[in-house]
Amino acid sequence: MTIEARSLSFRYGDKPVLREVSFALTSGRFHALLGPNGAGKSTLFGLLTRLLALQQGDILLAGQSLKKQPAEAMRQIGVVFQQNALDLDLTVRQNLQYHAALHGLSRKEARLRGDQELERFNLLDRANDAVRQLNGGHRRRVEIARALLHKPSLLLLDEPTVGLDVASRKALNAYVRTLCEEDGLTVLWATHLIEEVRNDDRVLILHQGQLLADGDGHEICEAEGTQDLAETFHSLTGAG
Ligand SMILES: Nc1ncnc2c1ncn2[C@@H]1O[C@H](COP(=O)(O)OP(=O)(O)OP(=O)(O)O)[C@@H](O)[C@H]1O
Repeated sequence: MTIEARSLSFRYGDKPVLREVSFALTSGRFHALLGPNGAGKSTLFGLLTRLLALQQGDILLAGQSLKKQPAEAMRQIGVVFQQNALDLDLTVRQNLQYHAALHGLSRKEARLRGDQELERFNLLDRANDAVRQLNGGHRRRVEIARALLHKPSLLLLDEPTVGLDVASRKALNAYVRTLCEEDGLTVLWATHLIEEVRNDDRVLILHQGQLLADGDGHEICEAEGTQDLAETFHSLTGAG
């Protein structure tokens, strides 16, 4: 499934935060939403997930406007927010089951899907541990497993590697890429870290609420006349 933003603008009070942002994601691809702190990435995620109400412009999910409340299409989305949203005192399995119940899965299905995802994430042996006992990288993996329980076709991740060490960041990034390759998942990965983005990714560069570039990484570099994405990011935003 794909998601499309059409001329999205958003302001907090009189402060404009997104300006005429338009893009359409390609089904089954890894998309990097790259922007310095304060660029408007989380606000964009808020709109895509309906946490924030649309002000100007529209978002289309599988071709249907969010204004029409397409519940079926919304169910195709999995989300991992920037802040940890697990209950630290519950076990890994309890966290997953609770979330699965919210998505309407039966107890039996919830257990089955939860264990399938934990196995895929190499965490089945931690199922009965309290989340508090897990390190940051493992907690993030549980959050992604949780976001995938209801088998969404679109996964949105807002700076999912915040607070992780370099090795865990790399592992998580690589893992999510395999989900695109193997499951055909469409991914939107927001980050301010250029090292999480590859030249052959579809890259959307957001700066001060404006989409300054949108295309394959190498195409963007060619258009900007730069050597690599780090240089492009720096020349467009001053960051990096
Ligand atoms: N609830 C709010 N009220 C007022 N201003 C806000 C609010 N939330 C965010 N902002 C401002 O909107 C701008 C964009 O913030 P946003 O969090 O969307 O950016 P971001 O790219 O996700 O950055 P970060 O990675 O630092 O979260 C920033 O200037 C921020 O201070």
